[in-house]
Amino acid sequence: MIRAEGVCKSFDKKEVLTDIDAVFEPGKVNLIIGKSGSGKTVLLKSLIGLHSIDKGKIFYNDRDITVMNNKQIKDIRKELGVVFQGGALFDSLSVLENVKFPLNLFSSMTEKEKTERAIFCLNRVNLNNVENLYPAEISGGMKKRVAIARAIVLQPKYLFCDEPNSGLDPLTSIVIDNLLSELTHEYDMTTVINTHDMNSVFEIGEKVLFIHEGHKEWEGSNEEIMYTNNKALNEFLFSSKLNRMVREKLEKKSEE
Ligand SMILES: Nc1ncnc2c1ncn2[C@@H]1O[C@H](COP(=O)(O)OP(=O)(O)OP(=O)(O)O)[C@@H](O)[C@H]1O
Repeated sequence: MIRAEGVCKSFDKKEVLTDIDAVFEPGKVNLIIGKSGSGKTVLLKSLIGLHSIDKGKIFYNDRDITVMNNKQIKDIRKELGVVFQGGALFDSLSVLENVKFPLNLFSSMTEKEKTERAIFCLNRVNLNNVENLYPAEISGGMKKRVAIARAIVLQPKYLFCDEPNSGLDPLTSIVIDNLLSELTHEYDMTTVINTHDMNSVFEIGEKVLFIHEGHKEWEGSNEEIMYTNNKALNEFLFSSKLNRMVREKLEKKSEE
């Protein structure tokens, strides 16, 4: 379990996160949602220790990463898999070398073992025979899968994804969402995903945290979200005509 307590973060005296308390549940897909600029990426980066926070605590079970030294942070990083916004693959490395990268940094495996593990992870995300290609030679959806394969290569306990669906068509987005959900349950990871994709909320959001203007406005499950009375959340969720229609249909059904 990951627990944020009273997390505050400012840049140049502008507060971007205000007093965030949140629990990210083990073995579940936890989503952080909110408008562009609401603070989702800053929160995610704070959770993984890429931003130092001004106030508050961040616990991984009983370990507070805000008081850790560099060596302790490095140790905990071995337990984290991260899919950065856009995938962040190394363009000059092949798909195989990209996936092997964390193994080179953190494992004592032989070259043969690293290659086998990387190919196993590529196959797990349904990528076969692409290991010798370069990122420029594969599609956006495939790049996301390579980034996911790289994130799981060290068998992490915690998986973080920043906008994994950005730039993907709706069908490919659903495939990526389902893959992340399957991996979460298969490997019993605590998964935290930043998104403003409403499909993801309804498809895979077991726990949802809504950030509004830097503070926690709402949290709950994706079933509860359909019936929320929270004004800011409603404006965010049901800004599209399609989502409003779905909600109206569901309301009618529950009245029948
Ligand atoms: N390194 C930084 N220096 C200064 N300000 C920053 C920095 N990183 C983020 N911010 C500011 O923090 C606020 C929240 O940004 P953040 O990237 O977390 O938003 P977001 O919710 O992830 O948005 P999006 O959905 O568009 O990615 C924004 O006002 C942004 O300009």
